[in-house]
Amino acid sequence: MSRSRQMRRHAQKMRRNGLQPLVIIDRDDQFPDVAAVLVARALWRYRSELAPLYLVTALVVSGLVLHAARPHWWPYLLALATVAAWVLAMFGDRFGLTLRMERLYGAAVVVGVGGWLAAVTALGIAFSPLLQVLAVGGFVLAVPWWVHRRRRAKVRVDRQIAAWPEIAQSIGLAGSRAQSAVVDVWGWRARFALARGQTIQDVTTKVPAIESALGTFRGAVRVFPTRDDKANRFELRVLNTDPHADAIPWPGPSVSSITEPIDLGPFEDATSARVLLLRRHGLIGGVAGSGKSGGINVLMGNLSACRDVVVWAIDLKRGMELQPWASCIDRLATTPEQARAMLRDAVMILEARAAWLTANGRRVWDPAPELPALVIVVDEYAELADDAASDTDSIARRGRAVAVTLIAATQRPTQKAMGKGAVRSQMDVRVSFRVRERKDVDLILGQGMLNAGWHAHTLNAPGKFLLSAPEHDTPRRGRAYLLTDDAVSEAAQRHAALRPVLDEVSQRALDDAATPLVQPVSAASAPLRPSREDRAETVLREALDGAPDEGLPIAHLLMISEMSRPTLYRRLNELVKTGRAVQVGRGRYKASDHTP
Ligand SMILES: Nc1ncnc2c1ncn2[C@@H]1O[C@H](COP(=O)(O)OP(=O)(O)OP(=O)(O)O)[C@@H](O)[C@H]1O
Repeated sequence: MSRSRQMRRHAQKMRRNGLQPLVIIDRDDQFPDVAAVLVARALWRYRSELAPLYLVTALVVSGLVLHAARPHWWPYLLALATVAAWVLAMFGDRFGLTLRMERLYGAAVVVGVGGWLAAVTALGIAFSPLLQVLAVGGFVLAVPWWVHRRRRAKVRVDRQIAAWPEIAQSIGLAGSRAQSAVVDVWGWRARFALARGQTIQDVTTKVPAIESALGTFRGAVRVFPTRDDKANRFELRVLNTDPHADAIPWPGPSVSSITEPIDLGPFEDATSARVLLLRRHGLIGGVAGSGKSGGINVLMGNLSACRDVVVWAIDLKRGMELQPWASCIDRLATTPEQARAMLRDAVMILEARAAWLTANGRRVWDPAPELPALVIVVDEYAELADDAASDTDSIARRGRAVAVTLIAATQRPTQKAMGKGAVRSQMDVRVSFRVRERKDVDLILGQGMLNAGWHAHTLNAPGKFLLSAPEHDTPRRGRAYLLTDDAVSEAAQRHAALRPVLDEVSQRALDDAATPLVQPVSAASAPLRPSREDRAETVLREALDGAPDEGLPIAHLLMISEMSRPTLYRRLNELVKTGRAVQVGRGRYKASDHTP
C-alpha cells in the first residue's frame, strides 16, 4: 500500500474517532496532490458562489471552439437564445422561477450569454471589446445572483445536508441519510432514510440534539412521518424563523372555488392551516381584540375570489367590519330587521334548491359560477334577535346539501348567544382565537376539547388560533394572515368584477316571495296600486332614460330602485338583451339610444 494511501486511511480512522487529522507532509509525499484535493474541494463546496465564474469560463471555451469550427452558426445561437429567453420570461414559473423579477433576470442572462456567444462565434474572441464586455457584463449579472436570498438559503441548506452524516454520527443516528430537500420562505424540509433498525421515535427523541447540531433556535426542528408512511423514512422540518414571530401579511387568495380548502395562515411548523367550507358551517370565537375580525377578513378575501360563491353578510356593528367588502357582498344587512329578512330569504332559497334537487333527481347542489354556493357571514352573531333563531337553525340543519353555509363569529358562543336551536352543534369548522377563561374553550371548540389539550386560553398574540375541523383533529396553533386596510380595499376592488349573481332557482324563490298574494275576489274591482316591483322597475327605467352618456353606476341604480343587487343585475341583463339598455363601461348602464 502506498504511503499516501496509508495516511489517508489513518486520517479517516482518526475522523471516525472524532479527531481532526493533521496533514503531515514529508519529503516523499506530493504536496501538490493534497493542494489539488483541497482546491478541488473548495471549488466544489463554493460552486454556487463561483457559478458566474464557471459560466464565464465555459463561454470563453465554447466561443473559441465555435469560432474555430462553426463560425457560421452565430444566427442560430442568437435565435436559440431569443426563444429561450422568451420561454423563461413567460413560463419561468414552471421551472421554479416563481417571482417575476427572477424570470426577467433569467431571461436577461440567457440573452446576454447567447448574444455574446453569437458575437464571438462570428467575430472571434480577439475582436475588441468582446472580452471587456464579458468581464463587465459577467460581473453586473453576477451581483443579483450573489445577493439572491433564496439561492443563499439553498446553499446553506445544501451545506447542512452535506454535514448530516457527521451530525448523524454524533447524535446516534449513524447511517441515516438525506434523500431530498426543499427550501421555502420559513426554512427548509428534507426527507431522510433511516439505517436498518432505526425508527422515527429514535429521531423524535433526538430533536434537541439535532437543533443543537444544526445551530437553530429551540423549537425550530420538527420530525414527521413521510407521506408514504414508511417506517424507515422521516421528514425533517427546520425553521430559520418562527412563522408566528410577527404579523404575517396576507399573500392573496389561495382559492378560486369553494370546492378548494381556504388557507387561513400558517401553523407553527409553517404548514398552511387549510380548511374546506363547502357543505360546512363555521363558528369563529374569541375575546375582543383576539383577531376574529382579522380572521373574517381572510375568509372574505378568499370567498370573494371564488367565482362560485355568493356572499351575504350580516354586520350588526352598523357595517363597520364588513362594509369595506361591500362591492363583493351580494347583500349586506346592518340592522336587525335587514338581518331577519335576509335569513328568511336564505331559508326560502334553501327550500327552493332542495325542491329543485328533488325534481331533478340530484342529491346535492354542486357549486359552479351559474349555480353558486351561498355563504352567509355573520359578525357578532350574539346580536341577532331571538326571532331569527328558527331561520338560522334551519340553515344550520338543512343548508349543507344545498350549499348554503353559515359562518358565525361571536365572542362567547353561549347557548343564549347562539339561540335556542342546534346551531352550535351543527358547526363543523371551529376556529378559536384567544378566549378569556378555560371554560370558553369548550364553548367554542366543543365539549371535552379543553381536557383534550386545546388550550385556546394560552394563545398569546392577536391572530393566533386553534382550528378544529374534520381534517384538523389535533391542537395546533395557527396564526391568521393579516390584511391591512389597503389590502382589503385592493382585494375588494379586484374581486368585485368576479362576483356571480344568484342562480335562477334561488332568484325565482325570492321573486315569488316578493310578489303580492292574489287579490281577494271582493277587492278585484278596486283600483290596483302598483306593486313594489313595478315601482322599482319604473324608477329604474326612468333613471336609465335620463342617464348621462357615461351611464349610471350600479351603486346609484341600487340606491334609487331599492332593488336587491341580484334583482337589479337580472333586470339590467334582460334590458340589455332586449336592446333597451346598454352597458357603457364596467358597472355603468344607460338606456339604449334606439328603443326597439
Ligand atoms: N392575524 C393577525 N396578526 C397580527 N395582528 C393581528 C391579527 N389579527 C388582528 N391583529 C391585531 O389585533 C387587533 C385586534 O384585531 P381584531 O379587530 O381582528 O380583533 P377582534 O377579535 O375582531 O376584536 P373585536 O371583537 O373588538 O372586533 C388588530 O387591530 C390587529 O392589530
